[in-house]
Amino acid sequence: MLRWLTAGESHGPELVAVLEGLPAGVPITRAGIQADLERRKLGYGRGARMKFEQDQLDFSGGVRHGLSMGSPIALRIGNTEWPKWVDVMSAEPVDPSRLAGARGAALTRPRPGHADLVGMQKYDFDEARPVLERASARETAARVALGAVARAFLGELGVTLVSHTLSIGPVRVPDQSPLPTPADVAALDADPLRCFDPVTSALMVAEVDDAHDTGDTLGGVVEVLAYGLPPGLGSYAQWDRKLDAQLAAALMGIQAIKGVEVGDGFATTKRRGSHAHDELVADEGLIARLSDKAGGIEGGMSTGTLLRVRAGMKPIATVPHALRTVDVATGEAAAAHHQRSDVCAVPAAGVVAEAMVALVLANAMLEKFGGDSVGETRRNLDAYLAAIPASLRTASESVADRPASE
Ligand SMILES: Cc1cc2nc3c(=O)[nH]c(=O)nc-3n(C[C@H](O)[C@H](O)[C@H](O)COP(=O)(O)O)c2cc1C
Ligand SMILES: C=C(O[C@@H]1CC(C(=O)O)=C[C@@H](OP(=O)(O)O)[C@H]1O)C(=O)O
Repeated sequence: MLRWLTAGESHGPELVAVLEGLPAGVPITRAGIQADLERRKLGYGRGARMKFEQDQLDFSGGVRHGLSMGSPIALRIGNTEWPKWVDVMSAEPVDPSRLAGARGAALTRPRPGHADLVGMQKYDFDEARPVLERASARETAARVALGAVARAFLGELGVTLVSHTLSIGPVRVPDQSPLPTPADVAALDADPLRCFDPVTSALMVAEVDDAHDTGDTLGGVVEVLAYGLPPGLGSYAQWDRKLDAQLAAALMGIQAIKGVEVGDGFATTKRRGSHAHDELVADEGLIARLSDKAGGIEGGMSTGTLLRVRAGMKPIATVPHALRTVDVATGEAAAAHHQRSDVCAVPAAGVVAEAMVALVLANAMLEKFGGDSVGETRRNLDAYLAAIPASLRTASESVADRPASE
């Protein structure tokens, strides 16, 4: 079983992350993880911080000569601006005179939609600084680093992940648009919104510009696809062993994600049963699914076809055209505090969603196939696939997904 934890504040010295339970022999390089951290910083509409943040990565343990050792993987990601925040975020008590500037000012005007107000109530703070420091999505850099490690493990088992943006505010990719494949990752990363449809992407850019110009913010929907999964990850036997339940929890655990769909999700609820499910047909000695509506999960288990999950992100809470709030220092009506923030972070959320899906799938692989070395996991996976009786073998692609020429 995989376990992972992150720690660290947005303006502290660094983020730290630990991943325990990964087999030995997984190829892991600093450059490989750093590349995913770079992808997370991209995306049209992000704020000033992403322009200078270096996300400087270092390993503290678990990797030797480019391979995992089977011991816990520990890593650190520096916060580039730390020298400016040393006093405000000092672990040691500091003289209040050193907090005189704007950075040290008490944040007493909580932002609606952020963690500020409830965090103050819950942890007994009289201002929001200690709340937002950890609530901040800065923490997602640590999860993306762990996700890159999980992705490297999945790669050894033939599984590849892709994410893309389906909508920004009201601008949506047309229904029935082609899905990106692993071959399209570079093109997706080069698109300003990580959108697979260039026409829609241009409309999304215009939407972000308009939100920016009017002092507003945007949310949207991202989709994660996993190619190459075997059937049978997860289980119907208990609620928390269901793969879809684990994926939903992992995606909802990303800051600002407010909805998750598996496959066609809510659209399926509007269909009759005769049009809602993926029918089975005999197909050259295999059983094939005619369509992909379920998103590659039935009964809490992967079907062995394309996994497809979506996450819906609410608009950024730090609205430049500040929302109404109450100054908790005076009890008076006030405008919510605003320093700097993203206008739209949906493309970044897609990269984070990929990381969370990678961690869940890596864990599910280990639960089913075990292994202390990646070679052992691979052998166990191959033996399982070889042992599925010929009468039960399924095609890895639905008939709907096949190129027209076939
Ligand atoms: C990649 C990413 C970047 C984000 N950037 C901001 C931001 O700049 N300003 C902001 O107010 N919220 C931002 N958020 C969302 C907040 O972190 C989130 O709304 C807040 O922690 C409250 O949690 P909740 O929305 O899940 O209730 C971002 C989220 C993600 C995933
Ligand atoms: C730091 C990151 O995102 C931050 C997420 C965030 C929030 O409230 O969630 C607020 C902003 O923080 P800051 O005021 O320091 O710029 C974003 O930049 C990051 O993604 O690495």
